[in-house]
Amino acid sequence: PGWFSEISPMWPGEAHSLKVEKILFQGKSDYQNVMVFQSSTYGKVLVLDGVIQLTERDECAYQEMITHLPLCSIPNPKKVLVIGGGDGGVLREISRHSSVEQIDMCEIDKMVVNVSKQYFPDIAVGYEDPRVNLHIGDGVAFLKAAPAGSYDAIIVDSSDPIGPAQELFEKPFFESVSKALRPGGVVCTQAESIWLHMHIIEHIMANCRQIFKGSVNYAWTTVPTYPSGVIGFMLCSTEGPPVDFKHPVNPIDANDAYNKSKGPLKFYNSEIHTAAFCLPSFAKKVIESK
Ligand SMILES: NCCCN[C@H]1CC[C@H](NCCCN)CC1
Repeated sequence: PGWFSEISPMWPGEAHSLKVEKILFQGKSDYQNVMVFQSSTYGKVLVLDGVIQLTERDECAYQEMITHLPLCSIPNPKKVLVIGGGDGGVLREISRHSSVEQIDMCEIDKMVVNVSKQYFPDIAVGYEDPRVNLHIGDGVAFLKAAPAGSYDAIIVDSSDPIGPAQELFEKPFFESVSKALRPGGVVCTQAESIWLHMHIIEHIMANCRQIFKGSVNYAWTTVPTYPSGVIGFMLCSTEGPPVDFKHPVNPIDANDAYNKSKGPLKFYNSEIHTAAFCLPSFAKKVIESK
């Protein structure tokens, strides 16, 4: 009864609101406030420190794009690491790739994992995959400890720079990601909104161009319940076999057996993969010059 408004200093002067039917969970973990509510028109909603993380209605756009943009860009992903992503949605999407043999995940907040399993079973289904190894801890420390060249792909499914995920947007973290990737390995990170955060994106691009000697690209998608209705991704590859992010070499077949167990892809396809890298001029000017 009433409305939830997503008010934050990260997007001053604006706030997306959702009509609330019922609050289902409220708690405080060691890291953040955790809330789940039933909305009137977007299904259940997960909120961390007052920021919408996902809704049942549109999470497919974010989870499918952040996962398949990197994994469909390399021929045979085997070892994948997820930093963050405690809701399990990225795991659900990775498990559609039959070439993958090992999925490591490092999520700092156990409460997010437990709450997702309880209230979002169709998202937390990702945890049921036997290839998943869950580590509860700080992704920065996990990557520092990872042997060089451990992974074909790393997905950084983080919240925003204000809060526990702050370090995941800084240079030392990107350096540890680069070291943990094999030559020609790929990383995909949550990279904010071109409408709200061009300066953050500019700063991340500059850092990534210094660190990742393969290619550095920015892609974006539409997520109605994120502020400004869009969210972006930084896609980088390390020096080695060249990666052409804009043309998927490893297309995902929406009909193969793996996909049936996870339900169909609702958002991602090879055309939208390529289109995701097309940018409006104001963003292109900044991103492609950095
Ligand atoms: N697996 C879903 C995790 C969601 N990650 C983030 C949650 C916060 C959201 N703020 C958007 C801020 C404006 N760009 C970005 C995605």
